[in-house]
Amino acid sequence: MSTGLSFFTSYGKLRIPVYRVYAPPLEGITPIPESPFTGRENTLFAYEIDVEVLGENFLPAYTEGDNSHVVATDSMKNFVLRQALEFTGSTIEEFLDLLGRRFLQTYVQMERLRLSGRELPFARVTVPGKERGVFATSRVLFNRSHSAYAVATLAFERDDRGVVSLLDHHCGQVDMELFKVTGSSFSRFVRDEYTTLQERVDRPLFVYLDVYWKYIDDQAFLARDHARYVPAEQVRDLLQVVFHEFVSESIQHLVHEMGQRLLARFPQLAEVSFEAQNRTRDEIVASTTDKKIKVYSDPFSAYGVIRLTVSRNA
Ligand SMILES: O=c1[nH]c(=O)c2[nH]c(=O)[nH]c2[nH]1
Repeated sequence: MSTGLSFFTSYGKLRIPVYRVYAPPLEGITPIPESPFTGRENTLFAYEIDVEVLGENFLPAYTEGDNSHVVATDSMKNFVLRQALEFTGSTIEEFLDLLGRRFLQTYVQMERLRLSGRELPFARVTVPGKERGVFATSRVLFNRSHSAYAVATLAFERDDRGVVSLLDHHCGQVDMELFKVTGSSFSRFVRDEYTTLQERVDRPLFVYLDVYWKYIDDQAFLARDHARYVPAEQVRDLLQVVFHEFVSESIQHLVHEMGQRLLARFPQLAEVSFEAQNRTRDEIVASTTDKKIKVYSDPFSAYGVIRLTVSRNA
């Protein structure tokens, strides 16, 4: 029966917390000059996983209340947790790849799937080492840190022959909050009757920053040797180095410089994109004896947003 309506549906389970202890360590990472990161032990591999099932097969559940094809989202949660025990990889992308393939192999009624992972960052706690006065990091105790975290999204489909393929992906590092006290400017912008902002040749630049990347070839992030894998830690460190070194004319200028450096450093990437929020604080008072000593406070609550996508030409 044609109703003259069309539907798009998706359903799934969001934020499934997975705490896998003693996952295989991440090794084989190619070092870069901007970062000391060359791997991680994965003693605590902690992520929140989103499962979203797409496709037409579930429409009768909406239109007729027919659940005969519906995989309960509670079962999806259990499926993810059981797979985490069997997981033999060491990155979130590898875990999502395992989940995507196993879900579509197990449930014929699922046609397409989108899976996302959100890192729950934990840092090793510092404890006294064997020698007096020397400190080391605990191998068993971790402190949950509410800092920047890695994300990844992979989408899969099963074709008519039952072959599962990866349709799309993106990886990212989000919620960075970087404050540079000197060495950024914003001047020579349009001045008209609406302009109240002062020209600032040296401002304290505070940005909230999300960065996302896509690879040219899926094998660069799924190959077990990890030689072409781009760890979020290296991306974070590289962006911090660019911000540290580069005297920008604006956030637009800064994210462009970050994009150039990322694509130069990682030839395996096809595209990088940024979303930066301008969280620069307002200057309230400055010392009369030492000009560099100042106090800042929160600005007007609206904030500027700057987006940039940099893609390689084919
Ligand atoms: O880096 C900036 N870019 C802008 O476009 C802008 N606009 C503004 O008010 N401050 C800033 N800073």
